[in-house]
Amino acid sequence: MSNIIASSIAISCGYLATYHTDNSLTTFSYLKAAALSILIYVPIQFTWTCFLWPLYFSPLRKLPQAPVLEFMDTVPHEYFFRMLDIFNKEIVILTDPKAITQPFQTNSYEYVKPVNIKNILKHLLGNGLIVSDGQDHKYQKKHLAPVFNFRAVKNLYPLFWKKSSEMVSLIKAEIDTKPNSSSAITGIVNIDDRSGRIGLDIIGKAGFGSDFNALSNPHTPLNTSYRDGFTPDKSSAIILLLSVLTYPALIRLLPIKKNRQTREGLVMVNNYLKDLISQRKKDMMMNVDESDYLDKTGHEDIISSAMKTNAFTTENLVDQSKTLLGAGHDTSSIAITWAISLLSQPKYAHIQQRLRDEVRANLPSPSSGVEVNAELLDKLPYLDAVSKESMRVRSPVTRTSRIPLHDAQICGVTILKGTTVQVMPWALNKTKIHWGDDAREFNPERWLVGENKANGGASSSLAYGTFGTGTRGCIGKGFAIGENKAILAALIGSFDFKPVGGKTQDLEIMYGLTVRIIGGLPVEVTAVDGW
Ligand code: HEM
Repeated sequence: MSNIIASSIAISCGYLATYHTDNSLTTFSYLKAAALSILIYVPIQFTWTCFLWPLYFSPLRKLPQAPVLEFMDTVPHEYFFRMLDIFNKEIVILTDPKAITQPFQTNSYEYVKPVNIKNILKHLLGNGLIVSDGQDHKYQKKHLAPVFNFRAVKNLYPLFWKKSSEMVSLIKAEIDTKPNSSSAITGIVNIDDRSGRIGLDIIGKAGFGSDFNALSNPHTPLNTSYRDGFTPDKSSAIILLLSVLTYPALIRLLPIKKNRQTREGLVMVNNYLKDLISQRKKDMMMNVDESDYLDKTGHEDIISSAMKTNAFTTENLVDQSKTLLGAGHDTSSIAITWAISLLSQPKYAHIQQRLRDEVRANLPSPSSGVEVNAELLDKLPYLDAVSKESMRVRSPVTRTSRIPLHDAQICGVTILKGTTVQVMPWALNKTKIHWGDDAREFNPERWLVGENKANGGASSSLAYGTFGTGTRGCIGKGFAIGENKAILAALIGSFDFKPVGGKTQDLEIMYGLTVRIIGGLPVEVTAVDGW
């Protein structure tokens, strides 16, 4: 509505001013009037959106308000509070399970993702599960959910272990610069780089049956283009901010190196996936009589299983593959980086040691070549607790946003159509009200003892926002947990991790759609013998 009023005022003023100054109305006068209207519209709309609406007119202005996340624990509130984001954009932060239920579970299809975020993601990932809405999303989820079922995910565990073992031997070779020396083998490794590479290999192989070989060969054109184009860096944060505030299509045109890299990465990945999927589809059609074609050919990946349902076109399978890459690569890799950043801190050395003891007592060493399956990996309680706890205190995803399509009621408060409501896992997972006084501490024990240990001590599972919830919650949650546990077990069983120089460094953090450490995470790695 404000747009219509502001444009009406601007157009009237623009045309009246032109009418009074120009004696005869020519094409030039009309162009001048249009330009004047735009010049008048921008400040009116800006003043209304950034000042008048949030400060004087919004019905939500009386809600408790917090300028930064730290205030989640200190501002008294019930269910939610209001935050004024950049340019005073009003955001309702949901902090209570009752409030989260409505937009994310009960009425989830009455809410959509913010249009600019959706446009950014659509450009990168196509119209896959993350981007689609309404009936389209229902259809996609219905046909993809069985592909991610319990059994299918458990079957992927040996792959997770195989790749983790490869990562261990690469790191060993890298730090072993003095093979004949009797002293412990130690070196400095940027774990963020290695976790990015294993993340890509695992999602490529499990997602669409194609090994990127990023661990062993990071410099192939496909790996370089993908990682340069899609791994967020400082300029991605600025591009994201400008895109959210203005028009993503316009920002993509800016002559910035990251824009060029993303364009190149996108072309490379699109062509690669199109060829891969078309070829596999053609092959399948030619063997149409063989109902067990996928089993016979050994294609057990997610996209091949989705292909088997006949529910998706080739184009949509390409989009789903890009979605798996986008959703499953960065998040999983960041989770490993953050887990190592926590475990390597001297104050958590006892947690690292206890985890190592459990892993070594129950699993074969990666160098033995013995397969590790779900049955083996899932029976280690401390590993499970460390994995959940690291993804609680360092949730890879910062925020999940929704916008109601119509005026909505959440816990008795009217949320006007178009208002952004958000769950911020990065903060929600650490609120004292849900997690107790040690909410910000890394304490895996909370998942092992106490009445609500299944929820890490929280009274509701919704206090753990890491994987979202409801119809649009993470379809890859089981996959991500299995992958996380396999990599952590192989790494911690094999190496001791310490901060470089022995002292925990201050980290420079970048908050985009995910939370990354700028410059990665160099750590001191020492091979631990005897496994
Ligand atoms: C630690 C790793 C991961 C984290 C923290 C994570 C987190 C999330 C979150 C918070 C959402 C919900 C977003 C929203 O509500 O707007 C989500 C959705 C999604 N995730 Fe994950 N994810 C992870 C790994 C994965 C993996 C490995 C895959 C695929 C193999 C995956 C595929 C997806 C997809 C397709 C969606 C969209 C679901 C829908 O809209 O129906 N994720 N993820």
